[in-house]
Amino acid sequence: MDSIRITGGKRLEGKIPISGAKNSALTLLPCALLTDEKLTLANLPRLADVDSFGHLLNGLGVSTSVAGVKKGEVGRKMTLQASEIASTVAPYDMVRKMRASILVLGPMLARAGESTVSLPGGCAIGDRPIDLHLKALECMGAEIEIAAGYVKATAPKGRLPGGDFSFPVVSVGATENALMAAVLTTGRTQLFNAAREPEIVDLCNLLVAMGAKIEGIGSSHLIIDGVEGLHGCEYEVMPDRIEAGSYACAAGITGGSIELVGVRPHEMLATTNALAAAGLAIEFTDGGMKVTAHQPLRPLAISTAPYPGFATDMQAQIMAMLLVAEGQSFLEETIFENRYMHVPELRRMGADIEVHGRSAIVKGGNPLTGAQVMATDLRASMSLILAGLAAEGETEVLRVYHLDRGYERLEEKLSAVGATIERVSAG
Ligand SMILES: CC(=O)N[C@H]1[C@@H](OP(=O)(O)OP(=O)(O)OC[C@H]2O[C@@H](n3ccc(=O)[nH]c3=O)[C@H](O)[C@@H]2O)O[C@H](CO)[C@@H](O)[C@@H]1O
Ligand SMILES: C=C(OP(=O)(O)O)C(=O)O
Repeated sequence: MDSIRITGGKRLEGKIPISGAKNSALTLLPCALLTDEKLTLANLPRLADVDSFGHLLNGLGVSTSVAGVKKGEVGRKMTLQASEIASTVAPYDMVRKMRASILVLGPMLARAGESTVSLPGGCAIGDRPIDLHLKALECMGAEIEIAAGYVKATAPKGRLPGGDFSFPVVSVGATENALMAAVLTTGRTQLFNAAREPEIVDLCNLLVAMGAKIEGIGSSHLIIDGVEGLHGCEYEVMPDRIEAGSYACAAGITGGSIELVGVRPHEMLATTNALAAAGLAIEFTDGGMKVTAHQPLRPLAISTAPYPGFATDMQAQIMAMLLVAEGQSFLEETIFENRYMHVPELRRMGADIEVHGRSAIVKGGNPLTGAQVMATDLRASMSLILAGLAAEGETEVLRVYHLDRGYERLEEKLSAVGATIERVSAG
């Protein structure tokens, strides 16, 4: 297995191009199932999860082709076409590799009248049930059966009638599945307390470009009037606000200055507010946003929350950055019950962090020293990369496949701003 080796202590300075958003790509790709026409997605990030999603869709009968990227263009352009749905089953082998596979449930049900998807189960950051995905589909008229580790959803009359659902807890994935099922119903669906993440807005914008009727985009009350059919289109994936926030933390932890090119600052205000409160200077530029750190940083008190709150996907990275703040920071993780798996590894690098249930106290200022470390999930891995950038000596981050799920060309982007970082191939 590959690892990443970093020699810490370099101040980072320069520009980092921000890739297309993983979490947007993973909900735009299954939209190909909603039409027999061609869907072309531009600015797709080169990530393991995007490749896995392509393979999952291929197994369902969707053809995919990737166009060569022209000079100066970033991201990939993929054309997908589901002329027919060849299989309505998403097998365990695909779903276990990538939880987001559950996002084929709603669109496949809408298009084919049935959909069978392996239950994803828990993962390193928590239990992650899918009860709300299923309840929302049931309220729209689906019949749900669970057997042998699979969930089967059926539209008894071929197409769902639609219906209203109020989410008791904000869920990004359940909102996405419900939206993708609702656009082809015979009636009206209203979703209350829907997730408002920018990736949901991106999904709505794509669906509207394909001919869907959605009102309330960007709010927690979505009204969807089903249409007879959707058509193909070309659409560009939004920039990755979590990747951008992660590199902003790299500027913070190294006392550096990085311009995040292509980012949309208004989609990551909770992050930029936190960075500014920690003492980083934020400057909006023609290309995106420049963050400059003047150490020592100030400590913070942050609680994760659904959008527009502080993203849980930024918690591990901001924690790493706060290791160089002067004083105690308080973090509270309200979304996932087990999202502090990076803490024991950060401690092995000299960090002083206490965890009490869902809260963590980060005592900044302890010198960090390089070590061999291993993480169990994507953002935890990034927090170790960040700590490695600031640590004295060499850090080796193992299990790079987690990072490859969500950070495109990580070593290349960090080297370009002055980091000493390399991928060590296991051969
Ligand atoms: C591919 C993708 O976009 N992943 C993101 C998505 O994950 P994902 O869509 O899985 O996360 P959710 O928003 O659904 O989860 C939020 C909370 O709701 C709970 N819940 C969710 C569904 C359900 O049926 N029942 C239930 O109880 C979860 O356990 C969690 O506590 O949003 C998360 C929260 O912003 C991010 O961390 C992930 O990066
Ligand atoms: C938790 C994440 O992703 P996923 O939902 O794909 O596991 C993440 O992007 O931090």
